[in-house]
Amino acid sequence: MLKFKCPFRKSCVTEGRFLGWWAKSEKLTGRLTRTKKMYGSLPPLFTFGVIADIQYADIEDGFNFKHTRKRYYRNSLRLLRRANEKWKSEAVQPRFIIQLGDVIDGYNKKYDASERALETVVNELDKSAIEVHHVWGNHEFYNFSRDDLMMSALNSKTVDGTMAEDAVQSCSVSDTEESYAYHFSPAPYFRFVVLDAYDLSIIGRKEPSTRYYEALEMLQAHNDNDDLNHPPVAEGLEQRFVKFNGGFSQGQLDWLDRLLTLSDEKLEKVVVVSHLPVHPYSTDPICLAWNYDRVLSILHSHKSVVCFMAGHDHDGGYYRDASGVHHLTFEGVIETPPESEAFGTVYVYEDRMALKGNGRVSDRVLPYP
Ligand SMILES: Nc1ncnc2c1ncn2[C@@H]1O[C@H](COP(=O)(O)OP(=O)(O)O)[C@@H](O)[C@H]1O
Repeated sequence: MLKFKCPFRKSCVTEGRFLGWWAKSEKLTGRLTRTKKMYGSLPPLFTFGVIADIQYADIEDGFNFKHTRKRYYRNSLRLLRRANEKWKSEAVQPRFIIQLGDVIDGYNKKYDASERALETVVNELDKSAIEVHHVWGNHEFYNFSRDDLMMSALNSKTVDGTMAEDAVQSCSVSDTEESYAYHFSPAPYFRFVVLDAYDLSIIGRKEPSTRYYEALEMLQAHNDNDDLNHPPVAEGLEQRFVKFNGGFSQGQLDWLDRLLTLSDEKLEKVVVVSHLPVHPYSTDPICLAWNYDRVLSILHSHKSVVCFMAGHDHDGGYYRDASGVHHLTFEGVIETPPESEAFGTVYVYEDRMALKGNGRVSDRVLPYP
């Protein structure tokens, strides 16, 4: 009988026992290889789900304004269900989901169905019991007033105890004109910032507020059409000056700057989200935030920023800018055919994030700047 010298024990072992150990270590290697294939290397620190522009309404399919894209109003609920089931079934469930805005369509208002439609999508999301962070888009304001939204299930604003500094807890500039902007830290060294892209807009603000008049002045300085949803030019960046877009108030921009300064000091990695994209190469310019350039210059002055995620442009987009910030615009569920999908899961590692896309959403590796 063959005898082998075991490196860990003083005694000699038989061939059979040696083969047993070898087989066990092969099994372990196999498991590690499978894990490596699934995640790229080690398991992620945490994951999160992303979905954009669900725009659910219990109505027949229709088209976008230009009649170039079909909109699947009822099917969007089915696609949300499938995304949620996928997230729910994962061995390690996402720590949270980011819903990038326009969760129900403006048509609901016309049929007096806003409350019912919202209840339907919220019930669907609740089935997974995963925490959801809601971003507000233009369709939120077609259906509800800002005050109603603040009291609704779409208000996921939290006060983060890990950054107790008063100046950045949440973005409250004045009692009457509060912004829906906040931040949270799902894991040490990671922070997520939810921005309010309709803080300065004529749909997200009401007369006679200061912000409403400020927004109207900004819009009319660039767009002299009677119908302010009609863009002032046929191409180029000026197209963004339409009523269905908006921007960020000075108060919100200052708050973002202060928050990112603290994140830099704490060596955090930061993801910023908003309904409207802020980089011209990550979207059709008609979907850009009015003062996108102000946000970009703040993002670029802080080393903590990893990526900016947005919705609104249903065709989606991606661009990594010169500062290394990734700009991801997610494809909209509403214009996704029934046989496809539009959602993603982001795997967060020490050195990068990796987006696993489904259907129209592509896979992407997002190394930290
Ligand atoms: N080129 C345009 N001219 C005039 N109105 C427009 C134009 N594009 C969009 N709109 C109007 O602006 C609003 C928002 O447009 P829509 O495409 O529905 O936005 P979303 O992509 O957020 O659903 C709608 O009321 C739509 O009719």
